[in-house]
Amino acid sequence: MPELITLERVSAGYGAAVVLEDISFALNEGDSLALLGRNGVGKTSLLVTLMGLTRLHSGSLRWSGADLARLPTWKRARVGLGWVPQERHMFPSLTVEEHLTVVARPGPWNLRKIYELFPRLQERRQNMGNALSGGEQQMLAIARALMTNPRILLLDEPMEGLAPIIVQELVRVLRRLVSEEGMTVIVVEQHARLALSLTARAIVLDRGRIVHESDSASLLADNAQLDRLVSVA
Ligand SMILES: Nc1ncnc2c1ncn2[C@@H]1O[C@H](COP(=O)(O)OP(=O)(O)OP(=O)(O)O)[C@@H](O)[C@H]1O
Repeated sequence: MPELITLERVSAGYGAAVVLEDISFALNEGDSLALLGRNGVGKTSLLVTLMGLTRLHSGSLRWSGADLARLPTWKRARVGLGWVPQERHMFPSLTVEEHLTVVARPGPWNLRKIYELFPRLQERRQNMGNALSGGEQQMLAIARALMTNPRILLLDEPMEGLAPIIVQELVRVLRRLVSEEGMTVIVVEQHARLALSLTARAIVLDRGRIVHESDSASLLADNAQLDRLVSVA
C-alpha cells in the first residue's frame, strides 16, 4: 500500500523566492511527526505547501499514491488534509456549535465525540466565535478540523501564546489523538520538547532544508543535539 503522504525532493516558495529546498519524507497512516526548527526556517511554509498555498518549484507531492500537487486547496481539504492554521480564523458571527456543524463531514468525529474531547466547548457551545479566550479558540480550531474527519491533521504552533493550564489541556487532547485515536499528525511547535513528547518521529529544518531526521524519543534524550538544532542562542 502507498504511504498516506509522500514528499519527494520538494522545492517550494512564494513567487520566484524558494524557501523550501529538497524536502523528502513520507508518512503512513497513524504516524506522528514533530516539525521543528528556529523562527523563519520554513515550518509554516511546509504545512502551507501541503495545502497548496505556495508555488511548487520542483519535486512531487503524493497522497495515497496520487498526485496531490494537481489539487486546489479546497480539494486537499476534501480528500482529508485537516489544517489548523496559526491564526485560527474564527468567525465572529457564528456560535461555537455553528463553527463545528458547518464543516461537518461523515466519519467517526461528530459533535458528541468532539464535546467529549473538549468539555469546555460544550459549555461554550452557544458563545460567539469572538467571545472566546485564546485557548478556547485554539480548541475550536482543532475541533473544527476534526469535524471534517481528516486523514491527517496539520497543526501549526497549537500552543503558541497560551497559558500553561491551557497548554496542559491541549497536550492531553493531542496525546489522546495520537496514542488512542491513531490520528496521523504533523505538529509544528516552538516548544520542541513538548512536540517531541507527543510524536514518534521528528524532522528539523534549517533555512528551508531538512538538517535532522530521527525518532522523537532519541532527539528528546539528546539535550546537546536538541539545543544545537533548535535553541535560539
Ligand atoms: N507569504 C509569504 N511571502 C513571502 N515570503 C514568505 C511568506 N511567508 C513566509 N515567507 C518567508 O519564508 C521563510 C520561511 O517562513 P516560515 O513562516 O515558513 O517559517 P517558520 O519556520 O514557520 O517560522 P515561524 O516559526 O516564525 O513561524 C521566511 O524567510 C519568510 O520570510
